[in-house]
Amino acid sequence: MRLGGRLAAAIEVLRDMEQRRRPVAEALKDWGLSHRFAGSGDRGAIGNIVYDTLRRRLSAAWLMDDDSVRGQAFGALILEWGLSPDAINTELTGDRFAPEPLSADELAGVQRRLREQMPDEVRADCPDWVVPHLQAAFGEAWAQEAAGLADRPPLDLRANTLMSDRETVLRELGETGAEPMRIASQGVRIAPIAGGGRHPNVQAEPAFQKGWFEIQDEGSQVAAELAGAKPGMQVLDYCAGGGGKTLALAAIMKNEGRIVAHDSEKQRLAPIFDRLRRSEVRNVEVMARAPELEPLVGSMDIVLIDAPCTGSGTWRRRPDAKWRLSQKQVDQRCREQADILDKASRFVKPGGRLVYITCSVFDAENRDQLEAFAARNEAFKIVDHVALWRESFPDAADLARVDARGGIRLSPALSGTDGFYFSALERAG
Ligand SMILES: C[S@@+](CC[C@H](N)C(=O)[O-])C[C@H]1O[C@@H](n2cnc3c(N)ncnc32)[C@H](O)[C@@H]1O
Repeated sequence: MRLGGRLAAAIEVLRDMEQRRRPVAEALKDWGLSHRFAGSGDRGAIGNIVYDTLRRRLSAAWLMDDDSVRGQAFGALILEWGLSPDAINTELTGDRFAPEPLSADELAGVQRRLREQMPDEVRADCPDWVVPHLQAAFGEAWAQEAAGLADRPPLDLRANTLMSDRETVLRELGETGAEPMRIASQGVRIAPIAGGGRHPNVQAEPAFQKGWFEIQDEGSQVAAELAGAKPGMQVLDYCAGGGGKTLALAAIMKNEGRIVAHDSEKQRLAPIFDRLRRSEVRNVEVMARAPELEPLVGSMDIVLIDAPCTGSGTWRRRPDAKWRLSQKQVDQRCREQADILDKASRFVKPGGRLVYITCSVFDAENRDQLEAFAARNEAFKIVDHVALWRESFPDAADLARVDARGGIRLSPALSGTDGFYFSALERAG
């Protein structure tokens, strides 16, 4: 397929999503099933156009002065693929599978817009109601951070130190352009791919099959490192899900001590068993039922809450979620988070630590939760996050927003990670 056919297919997928209100992954999969002739290069490029359009919906529509799916998709090609409007038209001309090329009026309009400054509300590429949340969280940097959440993400990996090390993983992935990360000590990054290209399928690499590395965003790796787990400790991973943090904690603890992995949803825990085996993690017990945890009350060195949240920090990877989210859902998540903090905190031993993490950038889910929990639980004191950040990552002083009593925030524009929030409290001894 040429660019025109790929663009037409992307527009078809975006229309399907719009009309049937379906998630992007489902719409793309269906398209693939009904167009089996399309090769993997075509599918990759179509997926990129669809994802770029979802990430850059407002700025693309503004550029084209057209908020139809067709306008947005053309706009995304210009903004994200670095193609000039004329170059796109040249590509589409004579391609019978291509959408209608840009008209003379459209070409003139785009050229005019390319000379204008994009307003902040447009380059933020997010729903209107989210803007006050971002302004509260990031102050003057809000539009830059919002635009960062609309960028293509890198592919982040974590070397599994139970079986390998970062140098070895970097050597194994030498041909992919993998580089050491700036913050996470075991992190390896493959930069975002431009245009129609795709990240290499690292899961097909022998090094992945052997368990030498995991796929994990740098923010998630940093949060696991900040938790303060040490070999021999007793740790409860209260919202373990598929086990991303569990595996990172086990490596930090060198397989010594015990990690109890719990999640209220059994099916979320399902992938953890294979992942534990592949990574040679031996100090994890999976406890899916809440009553099983009761004997652990008051006995854990660390209780880690990787809370269910809006995921607003992960919009680079899940751009359709950005447009589906509502204030009602934010409120619902906040209620769940407060409830989980209260329930999980019972397991912290005197002198132990409660860690609260989200992949959201909204204060309501982050520092507001921390402060409210501390206010209703005098036995828990917020740690000095400035000291914690300095001690944990002395070479990354400027790569996070750190507030001594408010927590640590990572974000795409400042830190180069997904949006992440980390905080910790200590229970009086
Ligand atoms: C952000 S995800 C966890 C991701 C996981 N820790 C990782 O690193 O891969 C949040 C998890 O919290 C779980 N959850 C939601 N409500 C819960 C509750 N009341 N108790 C325990 N887990 C809960 C969800 O099922 C979900 O798997």
